[in-house]
Amino acid sequence: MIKETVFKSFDNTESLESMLAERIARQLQDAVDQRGQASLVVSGGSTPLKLFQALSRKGIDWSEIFITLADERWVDSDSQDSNERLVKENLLQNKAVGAKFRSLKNMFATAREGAAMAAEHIANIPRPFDVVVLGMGNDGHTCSWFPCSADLSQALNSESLCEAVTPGKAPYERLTLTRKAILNSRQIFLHLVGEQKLAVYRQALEQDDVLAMPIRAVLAQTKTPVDVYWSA
Ligand SMILES: O=C(O)[C@H](O)[C@@H](O)[C@H](O)[C@H](O)COP(=O)(O)O
Repeated sequence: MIKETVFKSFDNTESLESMLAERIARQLQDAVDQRGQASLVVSGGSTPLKLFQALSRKGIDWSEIFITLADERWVDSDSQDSNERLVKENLLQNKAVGAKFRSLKNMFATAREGAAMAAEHIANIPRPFDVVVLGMGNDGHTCSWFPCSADLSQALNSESLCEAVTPGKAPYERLTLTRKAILNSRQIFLHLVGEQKLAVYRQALEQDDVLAMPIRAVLAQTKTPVDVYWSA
């Protein structure tokens, strides 16, 4: 059983989003105040949309804040399935319009070919990352660390910032930050909504195989604080 993780439970998504946005904004502003710059890594998928909108309305020094993605689907940046598009339309808005966004996607045809350039593109983002916001799939993946992928071990064991992943069951080739990159952070938030995600999270705490439940790479470690924000 993993004891270090903080678990915060909310009755509804609105209160979770409002509390988490407030906490992230405070941590980013504290980082700017202390070090002059801050860094935020966010995930795609459907869960963080309203959180991004709430965060975009926070009056913090966005021009000193770097933002990148935990993972990206290798699709055009204007595709409905692009995480970059999600971030641009929901987070880089309102007061956050001047944040320094660094995309993972580039002009290479495949994520495998584009990985080195993507790593270079995000290399100057201040690290440890100040805040990382992760989601989780019902198969226990986070970032693009898919249990069914032949590339999983590489993503978990690589010394690089990012690696290409062919998911197996999910669509599109991906580029993902590696375990090493994600754990080199001051704070990780795991953002979960719904009973099914709660059940998967509990299952991940109980069993001990990171390759079967890659979210364990984040949960079963003590280097980086992880706070779970869950709502019904
Ligand atoms: O690009 C992605 O899909 C992600 O970054 C991924 O890791 C996501 O966080 C989970 O799959 C949860 O996705 P949902 O929020 O859609 O459930």
